[in-house]
Amino acid sequence: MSARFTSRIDVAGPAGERFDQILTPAAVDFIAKLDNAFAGHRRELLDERRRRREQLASGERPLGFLPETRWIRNDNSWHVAQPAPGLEDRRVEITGPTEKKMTVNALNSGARVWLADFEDATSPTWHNIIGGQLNLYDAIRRNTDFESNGKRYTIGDSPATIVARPRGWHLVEKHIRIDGRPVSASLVDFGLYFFHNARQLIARGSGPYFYLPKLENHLEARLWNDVFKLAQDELGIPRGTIRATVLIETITAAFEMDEILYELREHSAGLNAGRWDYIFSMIKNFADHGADFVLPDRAQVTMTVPFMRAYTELLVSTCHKRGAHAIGGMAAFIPSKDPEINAVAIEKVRQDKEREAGDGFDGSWVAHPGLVPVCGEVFDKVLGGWPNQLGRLREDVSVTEEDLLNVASAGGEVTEQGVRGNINVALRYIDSWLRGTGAAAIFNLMEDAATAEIARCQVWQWVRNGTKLDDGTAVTPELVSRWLDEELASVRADLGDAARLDDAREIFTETALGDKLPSFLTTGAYARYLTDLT
Ligand SMILES: CC(=O)SCCNC(=O)CCNC(=O)[C@H](O)C(C)(C)COP(=O)(O)OP(=O)(O)OC[C@H]1O[C@@H](n2cnc3c(N)ncnc32)[C@H](O)[C@@H]1OP(=O)(O)O
Ligand SMILES: O=CC(=O)O
Ligand SMILES: [Mg+2]
Repeated sequence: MSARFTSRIDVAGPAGERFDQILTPAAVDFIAKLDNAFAGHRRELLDERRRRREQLASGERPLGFLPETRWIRNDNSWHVAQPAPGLEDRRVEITGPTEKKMTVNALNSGARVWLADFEDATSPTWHNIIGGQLNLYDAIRRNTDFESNGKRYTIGDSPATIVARPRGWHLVEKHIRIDGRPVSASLVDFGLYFFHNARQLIARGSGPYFYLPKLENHLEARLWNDVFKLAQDELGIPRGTIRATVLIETITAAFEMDEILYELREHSAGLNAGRWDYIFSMIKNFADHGADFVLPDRAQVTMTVPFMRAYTELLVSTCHKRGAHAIGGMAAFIPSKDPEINAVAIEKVRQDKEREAGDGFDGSWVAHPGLVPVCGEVFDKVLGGWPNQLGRLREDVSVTEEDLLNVASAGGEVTEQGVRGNINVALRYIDSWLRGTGAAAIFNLMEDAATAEIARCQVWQWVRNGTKLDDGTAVTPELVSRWLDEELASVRADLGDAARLDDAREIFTETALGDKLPSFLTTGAYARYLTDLT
């Protein structure tokens, strides 16, 4: 399909069944309006991100809480909006891509909320993006009733509340262009979902709700708030109808939790502890800061290491002071058909959720319908008859800049198994992503864009720092190259010829072994492999 809907905007993605129902002239026009209003500001904020990263890469001391916004932090009088319909009780939230069957499964899973994901769990092929919008469109209208492999898929009587997660500000959608320039993927995902569904959702007693990923500071939250205001005005929907939960998943945003809530306060639905991107952000930003910032094997960076604990404690206390929900993150363990592995996975998830519930979180994420019961049991116990723990103010919490930056507090070690594991998982995940699946079960763990970023970034950091393994061997480019060849051979033997392992290798080499550490593996890989548009 190649259509020119207005004098400025081109939609150049391949045709798909019923895609024209999503890409209507009015919807595309709406995106053009958002782009017209916000593309310039987005660009400026991305330039600012780049400047900040360069400063950090040159060894500048990491930032802290902002002096100029101290008044926001110290003013106890402001609060965010009351929870919106369907978001009062968020004890279990399931996440997942907007694939057709998974859409029904997530809505029927028993979770209170479904995070319908265009981000970490989605490989942003045109088909996934527009097909995903179509699946949401149908699900919201209850037009979903089909059979697949002998199983009937119908949305039940009490489906989860849908919260859509658009792609982050760093990404573009190359198949929609304005004056030849690709449009922000955030505006495309948000705009199409909001344009088609906001009124329907409101009429059904819910609303247009969003998770906002990978924000780096409160000015990026302000940009989202401005987008919301314009979008609501355009459709004649009262301001404050949209609700957004911001993922705190970058170290810079961790210093601005109050400010982010403040910017979005009339639209805010709280904060979420996006632990995997948060770890990625810690590695990425301090990869050049020497041994004190080197993290151990990925498996050792648990939520109980002091710097991670500090982050979640600060998140709960900040949220509850402002009447905002604090939502926990994703345990990577997923159910297995092997009963022994399954029992271990369920127990690990239980422990993770018990920590979060005990710390005051109002609910948490699961990656699989099979984990809804365990998360539900844990939160049921703590919540009793209450829908949330907003009353637990956690005034006992006091977190300093040093606590958040104390990476060395993680302790642990780097091992051959850890390095090889990262290489192997990154290759497998990138292959899956290139083949259109953005979340995958690999060695009994959920892997997605965030965990893959950790894998390749850790390798870069260890090489850059010549980190010593537990047996004294230094991690060098030569060693990693050798292990890359070996891991590649073993993955190839496993996955066969259909796999895109040569491309995966190239992406890994570029993003884990290059001179510079690229900000994201997905940006370059998207441009080169998921679209043939330049
Ligand atoms: C860092 C972060 O951002 S975390 C959030 C982003 N990541 C995610 O959302 C990951 C979501 N989870 C998933 O994608 C999947 O659970 C995976 C890829 C990890 C595992 O998927 P599978 O290997 O297909 O799991 P499995 O075979 O056990 O699935 C059994 C059934 O549950 C369904 N299912 C599994 N996970 C989900 C989910 N998250 N949502 C809805 N349905 C699901 C499957 O579709 C399948 O349904 P079917 O029987 O109707 O065919
Ligand atoms: O988006 C969630 C994360 O952990 O990353
Ligand atoms: Mg994330």
